[in-house]
Amino acid sequence: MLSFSASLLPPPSLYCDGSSSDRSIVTTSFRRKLFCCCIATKSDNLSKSGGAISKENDSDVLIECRDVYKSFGEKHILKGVSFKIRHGEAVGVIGPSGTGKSTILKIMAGLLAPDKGEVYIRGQKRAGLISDEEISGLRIGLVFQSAALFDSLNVRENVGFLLYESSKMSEDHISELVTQTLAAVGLKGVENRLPSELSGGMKKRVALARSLIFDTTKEVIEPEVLLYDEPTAGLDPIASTVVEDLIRSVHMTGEEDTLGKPGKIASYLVVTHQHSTIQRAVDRLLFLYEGKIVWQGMTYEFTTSTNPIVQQFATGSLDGPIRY
Ligand SMILES: Nc1ncnc2c1ncn2[C@@H]1O[C@H](COP(=O)(O)OP(=O)(O)OP(=O)(O)O)[C@@H](O)[C@H]1O
Repeated sequence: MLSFSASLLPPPSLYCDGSSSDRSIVTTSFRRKLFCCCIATKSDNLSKSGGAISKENDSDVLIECRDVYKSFGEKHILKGVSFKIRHGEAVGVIGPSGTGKSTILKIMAGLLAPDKGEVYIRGQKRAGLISDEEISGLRIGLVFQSAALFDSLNVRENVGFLLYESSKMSEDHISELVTQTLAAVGLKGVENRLPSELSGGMKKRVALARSLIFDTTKEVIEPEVLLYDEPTAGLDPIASTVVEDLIRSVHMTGEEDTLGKPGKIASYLVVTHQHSTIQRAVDRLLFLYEGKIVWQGMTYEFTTSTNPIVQQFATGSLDGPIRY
């Protein structure tokens, strides 16, 4: 069974090159295709040694990419990418520009099909793009780098879009929730503004608010995996900290989030270049380089790794195996 959720709001950028978008772009069928359902919980059990994962079985693996390849014309971007995301994980994807980090997120979200290799959602192979036959048991949301707001809708309508469209909540209730959620991302009094009246950083925070809002009238809040594409790029250091803490706060850790509700995100992946985000928002890192995961480890191992690729990236040195 599929449902559509705010965290994977219609990505006009994906289909319309990020240009002007409109509610009409979001067809019903597209909406139906964007989300799948809920997750059974299991505790995480990461080994602290060398970032290796010590597991007896894979029952808590939510998403697995197995030997994924993707090319765009002559550009061979992904050349056998394999990794697993387990329930409860907060994972960062790092690597030089243009190595395919956003591409792998889109493949995981089911918005782009791999040329070769498989994506498994809770152990079941996904066939091509996300579809109505999608395996139930997991909702995957993608928060786009470009914010991907509807240009013709104001901030309130953008953030509450799905609730206005599909929930039984009253308009007043939605409006109140939108205001609370905007406040949680540090935005006040912008509900009536159009996206064109916001700075780039504000747009990012509106997009984040849209990914965090959920229907409070539902008895069961469906947990999900959120994929964030450079959520702090272009933000000032303090706004970055706000966003990093928000990402942490909605993680399903049993504690209350900034809205005073338990976090509902079972696991998340963050593509980032920012050191603060690496240090503050994630526990484990995947390093993507030349089409493959060349290193993975815990965040605390990143700066002490002896891997020359990681060392060069961590220090920003011009000397090393990474060439521009
Ligand atoms: N739809 C597409 N058509 C053609 N080329 C594409 C497409 N999407 C991505 N690419 C190319 O694939 C490469 C990887 O892009 P991607 O955005 O995944 O990299 P990235 O690692 O996220 O980069 P950055 O860190 O700079 O955001 C780039 O060379 C990009 O131009």
